[in-house]
Amino acid sequence: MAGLAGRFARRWFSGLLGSPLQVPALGLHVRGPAMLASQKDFNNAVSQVKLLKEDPGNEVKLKLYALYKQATEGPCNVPKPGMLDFINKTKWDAWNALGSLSKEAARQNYVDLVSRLSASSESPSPEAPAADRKQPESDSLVVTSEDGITTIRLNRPAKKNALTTQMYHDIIAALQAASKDESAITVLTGSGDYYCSGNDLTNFTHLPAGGLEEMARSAAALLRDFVNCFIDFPKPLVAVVNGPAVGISVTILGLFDVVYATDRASFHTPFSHLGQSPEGCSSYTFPKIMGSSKAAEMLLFGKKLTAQEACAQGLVTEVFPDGTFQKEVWARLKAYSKLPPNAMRISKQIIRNREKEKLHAVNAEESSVLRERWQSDECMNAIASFLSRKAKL
Ligand SMILES: CCCCCCCCCCC/C=C/C(=O)SCCNC(=O)CCNC(=O)[C@H](O)C(C)(C)COP(=O)(O)OP(=O)(O)OC[C@H]1O[C@@H](n2cnc3c(N)ncnc32)[C@H](O)[C@@H]1OP(=O)(O)O
Repeated sequence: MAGLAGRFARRWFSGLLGSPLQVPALGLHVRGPAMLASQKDFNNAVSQVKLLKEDPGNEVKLKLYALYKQATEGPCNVPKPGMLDFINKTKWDAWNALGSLSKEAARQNYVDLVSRLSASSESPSPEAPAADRKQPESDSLVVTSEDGITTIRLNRPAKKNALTTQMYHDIIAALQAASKDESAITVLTGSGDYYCSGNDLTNFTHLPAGGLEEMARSAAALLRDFVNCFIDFPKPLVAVVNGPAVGISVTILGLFDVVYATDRASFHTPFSHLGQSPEGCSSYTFPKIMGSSKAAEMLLFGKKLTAQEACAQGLVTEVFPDGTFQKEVWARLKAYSKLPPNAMRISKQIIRNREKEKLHAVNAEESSVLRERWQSDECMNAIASFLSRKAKL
């Protein structure tokens, strides 16, 4: 493995700008999701904005303006307009709010935003009735809908619910369906004694023809799509953490609305041990939730938190005794699911919308960094160690 990594390893951020892929329906050149957009993609998106059939509204136009300025000029570098210069002050605020976001990430976000606007103006998506729900490809994910709650259950208990490549795809599909179904609340939980042991480390052993570099590219694209679904999920999203949680199953908790945990649960993000770096927007959400030094202890040093500690630090909403966990949590969720669904959806959107652009930018950056990490000797050696049973967490 180490030799393999050595052969394919590349410098950080090299090769990010490969050749773009044409999507004729949108008249746009878009890139694979984890690659940062090229100048050409950006120029195309700028032209595409002028062709939008519907006015996207002032809020979106402001976002486009801010991203455009950030992508072309970098962080806001002009004096703040006076109090009475309302329009220019609003534009300045929007640009300034992007802080030190890199030009490349801003360009990518601009392209993504235009692509979403183009897609929604091209194809209105009708509500999908529950009966049309496409079932997951494998038994490793079970999706059910009952009492106003759609439950997505990780169902690989013999492997501690480690996430296979197929499961990432199935979870994306399940979230997309749940966002349009009749249910008021969506729940993610696990079967057996674990909530989830994170990414299945054998995902990295199936090298495609393009070698390690191609594998890292497609893993980063999948990761980015996966996390985007959590960022954009429009309804209340609840994690029912039925046991220990590791890696990506912990990091994405910062994107849930509510996290209930059994007192048997623990929360572990051993990225440095694995030669990897944080994902799931945790590099942004964790410091925000628990403060920068507690977040660093988890994300840099892999400190494992008990359920009580995770609750004290704000990552978990409430901890329940294991003996009554299922009964208490589901009773509570059933009661919540009877609340007016549109009010919950709208409230969630007000809370989330302010953060969405930032979260997408963080996700893009984390995925790009991981793409390089996965090609490093540190990472390959850690995975090889686990697979040869020399290392466990
Ligand atoms: C090309 C496309 C690829 C797409 C991939 C998408 C990429 C997105 C990735 C995003 C980045 C994610 C990062 C992470 O999640 S990092 C965290 C990774 N997880 C781990 O490192 C956990 C490893 N597992 C362990 O340390 C232990 O198994 C654990 C402490 C969890 C439990 O120990 P315990 O002793 O209780 O149980 P066992 O070890 O005996 O486990 C039972 C069987 O389950 C297998 N197992 C468990 N976890 C994993 C795992 N994460 N990956 C693979 N297999 C796992 C374990 O090997 C046992 O199997 P066997 O019974 O066959 O031996």
